[in-house]
Amino acid sequence: MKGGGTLSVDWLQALLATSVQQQCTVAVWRLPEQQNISVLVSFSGVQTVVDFQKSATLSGFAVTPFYTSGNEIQLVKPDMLFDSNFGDWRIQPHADRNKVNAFLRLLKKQLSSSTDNMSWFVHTSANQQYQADKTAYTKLVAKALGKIQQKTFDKVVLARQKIMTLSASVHPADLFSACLKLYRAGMVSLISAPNLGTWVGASPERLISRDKQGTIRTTALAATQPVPEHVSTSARQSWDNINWSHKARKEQAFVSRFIRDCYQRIGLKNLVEHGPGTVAAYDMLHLQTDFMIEHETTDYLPFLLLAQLHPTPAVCGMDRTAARQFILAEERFSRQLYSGYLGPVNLGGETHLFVNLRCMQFFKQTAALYAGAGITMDSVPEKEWQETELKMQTLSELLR
Ligand SMILES: C=C(O[C@@H]1C=C(C(=O)O)C=C[C@H]1O)C(=O)O
Repeated sequence: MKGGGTLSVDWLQALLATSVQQQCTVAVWRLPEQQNISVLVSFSGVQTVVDFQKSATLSGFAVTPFYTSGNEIQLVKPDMLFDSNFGDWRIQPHADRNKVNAFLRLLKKQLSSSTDNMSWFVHTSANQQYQADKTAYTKLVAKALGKIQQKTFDKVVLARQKIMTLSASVHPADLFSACLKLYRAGMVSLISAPNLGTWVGASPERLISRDKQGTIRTTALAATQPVPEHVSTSARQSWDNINWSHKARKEQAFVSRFIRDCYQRIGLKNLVEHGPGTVAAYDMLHLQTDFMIEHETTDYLPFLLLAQLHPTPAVCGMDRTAARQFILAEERFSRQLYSGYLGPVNLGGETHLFVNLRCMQFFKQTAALYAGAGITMDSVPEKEWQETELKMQTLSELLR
């Protein structure tokens, strides 16, 4: 089961099959630059937490979609936790012992038998997929450019869904394991829940986190270009010589300004800012500014900030209300968890929430990949299409 802090594909397959049998929710994740993998099992499913001050005392794994009607957080509360470094389940005091025992029994059975472990939760949206082709997507970008000219908004992030047929032997656990290896600097996650379906992702974008020392961090990530072909893997440390267009810098500056305003609006001083600089998310480069506040002791502060931040102009737009309206009216598919946020909340005294990007949703015989691009005044529709292709490239290759 263990081995250098990792979890085998077989074990993860058995975990998902067990969760389907017992109708419980599972979240598996690895934080950026970490080795250990965490697993959360919940028998009570996803809960909606509306009061941010109350959130400060709650713990679990957040799975908040892109679209929320207010400032609510969708949280999965743990009954059982597992850390690959320790290799043991930690059962929460409130957990139903019968359910825990049944879960562990079923998991053991799955692992020891040669029964088919190819089962995971499938969301009901499987029947409502919409795949915009290049013509449809570039037309939509052109429509957004019209709105930008009319000053309805300055920026909008337009996403699309790509449906791929799964080969018979591909399991979400295979994709999760592959992402662990490729996306060392990303937050890699695997979620499977009766009402959410099954998702795998490797997010490069930290929305908000707080560590044990009370350091709060947010990143403003935007603008995209592929890692130059001539750069060898060993030289992939410094990106100081990368050039960014005026359009890219402006696009990222929108996000930085928005984040700065969010911190200021709730009266937070001592905001330290680094960047923008170039960061790599495996085969792609982005511009990133890091924001940080140290020694912050107010427990509910990350949640107060979260209510302001989500969704940022990196995934929605500016003005946010107008951009969101356009997205909901025009994209023709439901983003669900894509461009929402996920991650551990108050687990081990820390919170790490990431924007759910570079992700895919698994259905029975297909998977949906999701990617978007930021549209501003200087956008060229064809280039924005290419950007979404690029963002989906690695995950779609892993599926082949
Ligand atoms: C919207 C996505 O990514 C976001 C948009 C980016 C951009 O417009 O260049 C870059 C990184 C992310 O903040 C996505 O990956 O789907």
